[in-house]
Amino acid sequence: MPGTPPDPQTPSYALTIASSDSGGGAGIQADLKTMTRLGVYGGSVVVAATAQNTRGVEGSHVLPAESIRAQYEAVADDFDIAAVKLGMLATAEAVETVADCLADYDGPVVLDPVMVATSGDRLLAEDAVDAYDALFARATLATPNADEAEALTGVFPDSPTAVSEAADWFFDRGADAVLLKGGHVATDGDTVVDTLVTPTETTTFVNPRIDATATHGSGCTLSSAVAARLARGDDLADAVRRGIEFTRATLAEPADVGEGAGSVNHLVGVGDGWTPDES
Ligand SMILES: Cc1ncc(COP(=O)(O)O)c(N)n1
Repeated sequence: MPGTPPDPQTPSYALTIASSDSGGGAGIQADLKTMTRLGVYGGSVVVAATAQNTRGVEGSHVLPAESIRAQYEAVADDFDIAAVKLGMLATAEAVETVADCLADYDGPVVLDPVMVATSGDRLLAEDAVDAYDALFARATLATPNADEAEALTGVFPDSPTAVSEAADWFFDRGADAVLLKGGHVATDGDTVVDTLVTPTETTTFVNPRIDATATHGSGCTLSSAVAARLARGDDLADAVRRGIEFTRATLAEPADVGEGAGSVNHLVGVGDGWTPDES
């Protein structure tokens, strides 16, 4: 039940299909930490193992399609998957394999179209972008940042008209909703505007901008937080609101780990008794 703390004995189960960030700030590690903080039991299908830290990506090894499929089948055979989050899928073959795996899954899917890391390293092969069409058709929510939205749709979503044009591109491909994130969009005031668009409704989330340099992992955290809250039964707008709140908390108190720009901090509030919003 949304609004009530989860019972640790009977948690909802959410699945991340994404890639490993050896440094722990982004990717599957961020997803599982986020799901845990939001009271959901998280499982994972590893698509690629990146050699990565707070400075950048040093290498990436993509698992064979049969291994991706075997992981998914092992999980789907045993658990009641209440929501799926999709992150870095690396190659066209992996994207197609994941789309195929999800053909029989009819629960919510949050799709973070990860293309380029905060460090500037490319995480998705150029030729994989077209393969994404099969996944957008399965997405309950796509969560592009402004640069990803522009790379996909050709429109930089920095005005209400541009947001609605970019959103239409996702609807044309079968997505149910899109969250156009405003962190990469310069605004006049010190605000960030994230816009949730469905074919019938537009909801804006306006928050003070957090002057953070440690943003590595923020996109993974937001999309997995939304998936976790959907797994717990939130409606989409509530899941997005709570996902943004948790992500903002992890950005506000970055972890002092690594020599690079740093990462969002999934431990935020641990020790102070703070828990992510249950209201
Ligand atoms: C395995 C993996 N998945 C996703 C990201 C994107 O995260 P960010 O853009 O915050 O660096 C990443 N760097 N690594």
